[in-house]
Amino acid sequence: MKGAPDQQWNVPAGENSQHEGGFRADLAVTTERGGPTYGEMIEQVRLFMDKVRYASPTPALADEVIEDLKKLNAKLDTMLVDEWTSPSGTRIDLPSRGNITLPPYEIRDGGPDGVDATVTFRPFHLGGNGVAHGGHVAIAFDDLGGMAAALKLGGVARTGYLTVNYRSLTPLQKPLALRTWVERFEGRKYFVRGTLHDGDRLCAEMDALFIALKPGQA
Ligand SMILES: CCCCC/C=C\C/C=C\C/C=C\C/C=C\CCCC(=O)SCCNC(=O)CCNC(=O)[C@H](O)C(C)(C)COP(=O)(O)OP(=O)(O)OC[C@H]1O[C@@H](n2cnc3c(N)ncnc32)[C@H](O)[C@@H]1OP(=O)(O)O
Repeated sequence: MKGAPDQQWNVPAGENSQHEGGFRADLAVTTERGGPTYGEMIEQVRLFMDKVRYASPTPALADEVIEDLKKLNAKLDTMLVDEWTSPSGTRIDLPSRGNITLPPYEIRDGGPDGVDATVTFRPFHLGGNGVAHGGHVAIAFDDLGGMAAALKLGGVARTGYLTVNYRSLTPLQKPLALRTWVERFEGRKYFVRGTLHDGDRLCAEMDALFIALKPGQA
């Protein structure tokens, strides 16, 4: 249950870093890391997770899949980099910046007035009875709420609190409108609201506090 033996998953900013230490506020975004088919690689992983969520393999097939996955993990072990230079999370041309851990979303419009995105929860985001798990809805709000705060303040913020009101069921496999905006701010405190709609139907609302990080703060 680990990567290459000498892999350091998180590399702190050092003397030669272009950053100030702590959280690297000037995180370099890119459209090139991982190459032109990186997005398709991420998509295939998501598809695999969809299938894992719904598959009931025979013991023999489970063993076969384990062997195949070990081979794939060994391939990626030869290419591991730190979080600041990984394509996952910095590829702004891909859904959710290519971040495999997030529900895939696309930004329709974003700026100091807020973020307007389309999010599609995948089959693997299943909670129960065919609809999305509430935790995945909260993750989408957290990331896009953080983005609204970041675009307003021109820096990075961390979540202080985040409340989700689940108003109606959130469907899977359907483009949904997710909007976030800074309602007001006081010093470093950014009060962010959000809504998630399926057409005209309100699925969920967010009320959150994001706190701007000070220079060098983690
Ligand atoms: C983070 C990933 C970013 C990825 C970047 C990628 C690309 C960048 C591009 C754009 C950005 C795009 C998307 C954004 C992505 C992700 C967003 C997700 C963010 C997260 O998912 S992040 C993880 C969860 N998050 C934490 O892990 C925080 C743990 N925590 C702390 O690290 C500290 O807590 C900290 C630093 C927050 C504050 O600490 P501190 O010492 O600097 O400041 P202090 O405590 O003085 O608070 C200042 C004033 O906020 C009030 N205050 C504080 N907390 C409050 C609370 N909970 N309720 C009510 N008021 C609260 C105080 O009462 C005071 O208020 P007042 O000034 O009025 O007295």
